[in-house]
Amino acid sequence: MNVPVIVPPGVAFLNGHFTAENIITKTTRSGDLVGVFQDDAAWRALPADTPIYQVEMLQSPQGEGELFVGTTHLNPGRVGDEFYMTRGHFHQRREQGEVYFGLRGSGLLLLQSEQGEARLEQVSPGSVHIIPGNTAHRLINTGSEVLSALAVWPTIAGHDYASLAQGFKQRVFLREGKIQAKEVQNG
Ligand SMILES: O=P(O)(O)OC[C@H]1O[C@](O)(CO)[C@@H](O)[C@@H]1O
Repeated sequence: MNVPVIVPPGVAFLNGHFTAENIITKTTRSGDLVGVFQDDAAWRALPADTPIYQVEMLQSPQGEGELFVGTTHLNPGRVGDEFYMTRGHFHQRREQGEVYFGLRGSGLLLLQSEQGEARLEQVSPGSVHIIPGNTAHRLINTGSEVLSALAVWPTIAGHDYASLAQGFKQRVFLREGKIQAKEVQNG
């Protein structure tokens, strides 16, 4: 019996770029991130088409048990003194988790429970982050190069942004030359 040997898609672990046909890409620009950064005047001063992050993903069959694989490339930069970050979300299907692998750059993964308890994990090349179910997640680039993280998550997970309308409980700034995480009441 002849078993076909398939050449699977590839990912370059140095930068998270995929080699495959039909890669899906989505760029999130400053103008898409309404109300995300604390300093509204600094956010308004930034051209709305400034790219903040790009997600590239492999095509996946969708449905129960299927998985997405994608890399988020988060640019370095700040809005005022707050570091660039992804919008962040809970999964619509709350029980579904996700795994992130740091590939390049340096930053933080902000995790927050439904009760509003937040914690930060250091993201660096080779770091592994297990995001449990019921946990909101956001990447923050605290470095000077692109922060790229590979992620695997269930296709059924979905995104819930509405539950974070008040924002996350932690924000990360560059103040007095130092990376500082601050607790905030209303995001
Ligand atoms: O724009 P968001 O919701 O912060 O998410 C960025 C991407 O990060 C992921 O969690 C993993 O790459 C995807 O679910 C999502 O597309």
